[in-house]
This record gives sequence, C-alpha cells and structure tokens, in this order.
Amino acid sequence: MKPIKVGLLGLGTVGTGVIRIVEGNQEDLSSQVGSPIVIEKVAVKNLVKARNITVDADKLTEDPWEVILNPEIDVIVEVMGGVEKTKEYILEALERGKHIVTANKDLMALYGAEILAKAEEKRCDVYYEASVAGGIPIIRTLIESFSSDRITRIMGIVNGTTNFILTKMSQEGASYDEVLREAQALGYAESDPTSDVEGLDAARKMAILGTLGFHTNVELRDVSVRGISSVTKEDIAYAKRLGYEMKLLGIAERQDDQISISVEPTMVRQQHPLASVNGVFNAVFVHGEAVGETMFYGAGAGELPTATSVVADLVSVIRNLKLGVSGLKSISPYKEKHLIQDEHISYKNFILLHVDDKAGVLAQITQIFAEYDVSLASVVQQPNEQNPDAEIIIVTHNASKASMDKVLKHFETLSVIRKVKSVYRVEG
Ligand SMILES: NC(=O)C1=CN([C@@H]2O[C@H](COP(=O)(O)OP(=O)(O)OC[C@H]3O[C@@H](n4cnc5c(N)ncnc54)[C@H](OP(=O)(O)O)[C@@H]3O)[C@@H](O)[C@H]2O)C=CC1
Ligand SMILES: N[C@@H](CC=O)C(=O)O
Ligand code: NA
Repeated sequence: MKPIKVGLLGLGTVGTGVIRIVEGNQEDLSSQVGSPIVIEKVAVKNLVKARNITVDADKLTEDPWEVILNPEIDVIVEVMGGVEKTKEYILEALERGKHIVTANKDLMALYGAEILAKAEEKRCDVYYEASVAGGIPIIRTLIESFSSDRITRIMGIVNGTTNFILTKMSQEGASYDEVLREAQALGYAESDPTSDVEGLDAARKMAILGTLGFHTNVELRDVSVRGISSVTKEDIAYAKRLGYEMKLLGIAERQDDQISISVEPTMVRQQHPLASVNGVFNAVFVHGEAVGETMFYGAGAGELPTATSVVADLVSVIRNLKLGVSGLKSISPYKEKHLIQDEHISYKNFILLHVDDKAGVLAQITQIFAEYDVSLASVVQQPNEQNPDAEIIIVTHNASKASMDKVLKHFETLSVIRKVKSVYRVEG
C-alpha cells in the first residue's frame, strides 16, 4: 500500500504528541485508512534544540518551505502557531493541492474564511478540530451532529490555562503568577500567555464556534472580551460565599436572527455543570431548539489530548482522499450577520463597592439602580476589616448591558462611593 506522506510544521507540545500518536497507534491508524501514515518532513525553528522525542535528523528542517514545496507530501499538519507567515504557508500548500490539518485558532479566527474559500477552490480539505477545546470533538459536533438543529446558545470554558489558574486560585489559594508559570511548564499556555489570560485565545475560539453554530461569519471584533488578570483571590472568595465559582466563560447567543458573543470572568452557580469543570479541562454547553441542552467535556490543552484531535483530523483527511471527496464537505457561512445591541443583552451582575460608612449611602446607591430600571436581587452591607470603608455587595436581576453601563458611569460621580471594586457577570 502506498503510504500517505505527511509534512509537520512544528515539533513543540502538540507536534510531539502528533508523532507519538502516529507512531504509537500506527497499526490501528493504517488499518483504518488503508495506508501507512509516514511523517515525511518536520519543520522546527531551532534544529539543535534538545527534544523529548527522537526524530531522524534528515527529516528535520528549519525551513517550512521545504515541507510545503515537497511534492511527495499529501497533507500538511500545522502545529507551529503564528498568523501572517503561517497563512502564507497554508495558502501556498492549498495552491499546490495539499490538504491541511491545523490546531491554530489564531489563524482560523482571523483568516478562516479566506483559507476555507481557497480550500474549496482547490478541492482540498482543511480540518481544525484541535483549534477549539483541544481534545473535545466540538467542531465536528457542530458541523455534523447538530446540522439538523438551530443552535441558540453556546457557552463554554474554552481556555485550559485560565481554567487551570482559576481552579488553583480557588482550591489552593495559589497566587496568579505562580500558577501561570506552572501552566506554561505543562505546555498549556500559548507562546505569549497574555492571549490566554486576557481572554483573546478564548475569544478566537468563541468566534470559531459562533461561526459554526450560527452559520454566519463571526469575526474577532464581534466578540466582547475581558480576561482574568484583574480577578483577585478575594473576588473568588466572594463568589464562593454566594454559591458561585469564578470561570472565564465564553457565551455565544442567538435571539431570532441576531447574535452576541462575549468572553469574560463570570460567576457560575455551583449547581451548574460548568461550575465543576476544573483544571485544564474545558467544557462546551450547547443549546439547540430541538435537542435542548447538551454538554461536551474533556482536556482543553496539553500534548496528547490536543494531538488526538489533530490525528483524528488527519484520519478524516486521508479517508476523504481515498474516497475522492476531498474539499467537498466544507459549508461556508450562509447567513447575514446581525449583532444584538447592548440594550437587548441582559444578564445578572455581581457588584462589589467600597463606600463611606455613613447613613443614607445605601439609599443613594439603590436610587441609581432604580433610575436605570435595574432591579436588585440582593444587597448586603458589611464593615471591612482592612479599611474604614464599608463594603456593599449587590447582585442584580437580569439587567441590560446598556443600563448596567449607565449605572457604573453614574457611580463615578457619586462621592460616597470610594471604589467600584469588582463587577462580574453572573450565570445560573
Ligand atoms: N499546547 C496546547 O495545549 C495547544 C496548542 N494549540 C495550538 O497548537 C499550535 C502549537 O502549539 P504548541 O505545540 O503548544 O506550541 P510550541 O511553542 O510548543 O511549539 C511550536 C513549534 O513550532 C516550531 N516553530 C515555531 N515557529 C516556527 C517557524 N517560524 N519555523 C519553523 N518552526 C517553527 C517550534 O520550533 P522549536 O521547537 O525549534 O522552537 C516548535 O517546535 C498553536 O497554534 C497553539 O495555539 C491548540 C490546542 C492546544
Ligand atoms: N493556550 C490554550 C491551548 C489550547 O488551545 C489553552 O490554554 O486552552
Ligand atoms: Na476540539
């Protein structure tokens, strides 16, 4: 049987896992696709770097073009990251009729439409399951299993690094910096971890999920983003006291034909299934009009879980190749995009205020909520042991984002409010 030759761009956390799985499961894989799978060439940045996997020296190159331009290679597996240059490699590979498997959400969130259009033109496959929620088969699920339904809500913990950090801060009282270093050492974090902690990585993934779920081209600029870098141990402790866990939650919603997508630290009620998703685990909760609620759970990052998705994509690509159906399965977004205005996006809020400890303060504050038609579910005032201010903890009922913005703006002008310490979305 003629082997299928694969070119690998990148031999870091994910690339190493890809080689381990392709070599370790070769017998099963070749039985499933009807050909041996050979990793023909591997591009790395630094040839002399010490690696925890052995690869024949003649297979390694520092020049990705040696992989892209190699006429023997049928499929390119891109696990090196990067955007502009990587896009150039991928488009050229497609131009030459090579199929693509990628784990690169930055690339797919920014240039997915262009790359998929090129693939369609060239009758090539582009698979990208590992780009969202590492080992969880969520992209396949949205494209195939929910093709019959109309999705109304996708809610997910889609970044392993931040979930790992929040879990350790919550369960062990660990410091933010210390846990971030641990996540980096375990290979969960991006090469620039600011994209994890500032919510950008999750935003890219939510843009991909929104595009697939709502059949419209969700771009990164459509996603409202806030990361976890300002979340404190105290905020997490307040959440717990009120019966919530703090999670970096991506939420994509559809109301009629309008959509909204956001990523922000959110207090999730402890009884909600997403509240118990801990560590590097991810989970995606999907609601469809017909199917109702479903949830998908698994490792969101790390060598072998991520490589499982990459190699499964490789198997799909090879099967399509053998069946002669390459490039025929992709469906471009076919709906016009309408974003929901802030007046029509509503949810519950947690607000922690530091205020003057004197008579009439609470009345002034509740008056402002009333002015903007925000109804309150609970208000608790307590003395603060650390300073002379009092703390007021407020949880609202569902309130529009626009009204809440007005309330917070008004607070800036109120002299009895010393500081708006924290504001979080509340779910469940
Ligand atoms: N880590 C994870 O858990 C997950 C990662 N991803 C995505 O997978 C991709 C890879 O991630 P990961 O494996 O963690 O990244 P790493 O940083 O561990 O590995 C990147 C690899 O690419 C090589 N590389 C980088 N730039 C170039 C270049 N210009 N030319 C040739 N080789 C290059 C590096 O070479 P060298 O080894 O010589 O430095 C390294 O082998 C990213 O897009 C990431 O977002 C997706 C899901 C999960
Ligand atoms: N840095 C990402 C890796 C997987 O996409 C994460 O932490 O989830
Ligand atoms: Na996935």
